[in-house]
Formats: sequence, C-alpha cells, structure tokens
Amino acid sequence: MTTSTNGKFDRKPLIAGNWKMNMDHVQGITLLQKLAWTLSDARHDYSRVETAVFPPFTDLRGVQTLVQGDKLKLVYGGQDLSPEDEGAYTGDISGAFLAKLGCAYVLVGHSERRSIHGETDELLNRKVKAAYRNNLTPVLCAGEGLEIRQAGTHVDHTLNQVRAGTVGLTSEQVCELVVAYEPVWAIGTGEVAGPQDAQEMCAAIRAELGELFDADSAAKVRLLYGGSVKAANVAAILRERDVDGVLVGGASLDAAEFANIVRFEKHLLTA
Ligand SMILES: O=C[C@H](O)COP(=O)(O)O
Repeated sequence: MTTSTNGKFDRKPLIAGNWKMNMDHVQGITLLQKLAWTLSDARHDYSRVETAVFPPFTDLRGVQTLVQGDKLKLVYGGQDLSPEDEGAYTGDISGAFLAKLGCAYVLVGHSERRSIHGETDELLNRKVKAAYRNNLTPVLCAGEGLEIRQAGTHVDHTLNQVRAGTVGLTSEQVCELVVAYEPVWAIGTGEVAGPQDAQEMCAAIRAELGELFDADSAAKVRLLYGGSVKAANVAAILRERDVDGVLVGGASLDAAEFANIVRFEKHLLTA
C-alpha cells in the first residue's frame, strides 16, 4: 500500500471470508485448496487484492500448514481473541497464540459476538488493544440492527461503536486498522445495503476517525462492507470511494463463488 495520495487507490482491497462456525479442520483444508486452485487457474493477480480467510480456531493449524507449505498468497486470521494474553481464562484464545499460528488479522466485535455473547464496547476496545499488542491487525466490526436503521440513527449508532472500539489507540495503530461496517439486518438475510448506504457509512467512519485521530491516518484505514455480499453485487459495492473491501459470510463457504468475489475487478465494467 502506498501513501502518496491517501486516496482509494492507495488502499489495497481486502476480500475477507468469515467461515463462522462452519467447516471442521478437514473440510476447511478442502475449501482452502479449492479456493487456491480456482484462483491460480484463473491466473488471478494476487498483487492487486489481499485475500483473507477467518476459519474456526480448530482449523488454524491446518490452514497454517497449507498456506506455508504450498506458499499460498492468502492470509488468515482468528474470528475472536481474548482481551488477555495468558492465564486462567478457560475457553478463551490468546492473541499471542493466534500470532504464533501465523495469523495476520483477527475479527473483533462481530455482531454475532456482540449479540449472542453480550460483548460490550469496553470489552471490544480491550480486544482491539490485545490484537495490536500481539502484532495482529484487528478488523473491528460495527453496524446497526433493523430498528435503528428504521429510526434513522444508524450513523450515530455505528460511529459510537467505532469511537468506543478505538479509545486509546495511537495514530500509528489507526493507520493499520480495518473497520468492517456490517448492518445486522443484512447479515445472512439476502438483504444487501445499497452501495450508497455502504458509502454513506464508510465515509462517516473515515471522517470520524479523522476527527478522533488525524486525516492522514484516517485516509489509510481500510473500510469493509459486510452483509449478503456475493459475486453478483460485490463490484457495485467496491466502486464506492470509501469502501475498500468486503467481509463475506455465507458466500465464502463456496470456493467458486468466493473466488469470483476476490476477482471483483473483472465485474467492474458491468457493475
Ligand atoms: O462476517 C460476515 C458477515 O456476517 C456477513 O455474512 P453474510 O455474508 O452471510 O451475510
């Protein structure tokens, strides 16, 4: 990523697949092999787009072995991490362990963690800091539910989550940050926020980070959209100025579909 003009084209697109609690360690390897094979068969230019997968914790060792052994040009990350690095925290996974497995990224505050596990903004801020402490790039997820969208307070709601998640960060850390805007009403429902909705929120998040930190750092943050992304709608979303990538759930479980999302540039002309 260059920093010459701080515009969209200086931010490398990030196409991220969140497998959620799907794919055991055997299925995960098969999926990743199919994905790598499909991308190589299509002579995909890996230098233009960063591709990341977020498998379940139990898949990560196998993913590491495959990625390193076959020199795949893919990165991977955890779906969550503990705010602590070690100790008596039964069931938690340390960011240090994820880093040791070669993870580059970690999701923080996915809406399913917020709603099902009751994760608070304060906890998520500690998780963001734990990620940086362990040299992992956090993908901080934020977004509103349907009622908030219908009430028209979705921008305030989402910006509050971003503000709370980034408390205490340095400008240098913010330059590396990834924020995923995921309207909850669009996750797994087939409902997609329109490209303009994604742009509205991503522009608001970038402006807010500019106020909280500085404009140069905010211009480097990569902002993703997530919610029923498919090969058929990805190009229109990624044409928007402030949308730098996508966080894909269901469609990332199908290697051919996800590969088509990764190759979104070939759909740009027709979007
Ligand atoms: O992390 C991914 C998001 O929750 C989107 O999931 P989805 O693509 O299945 O709607």
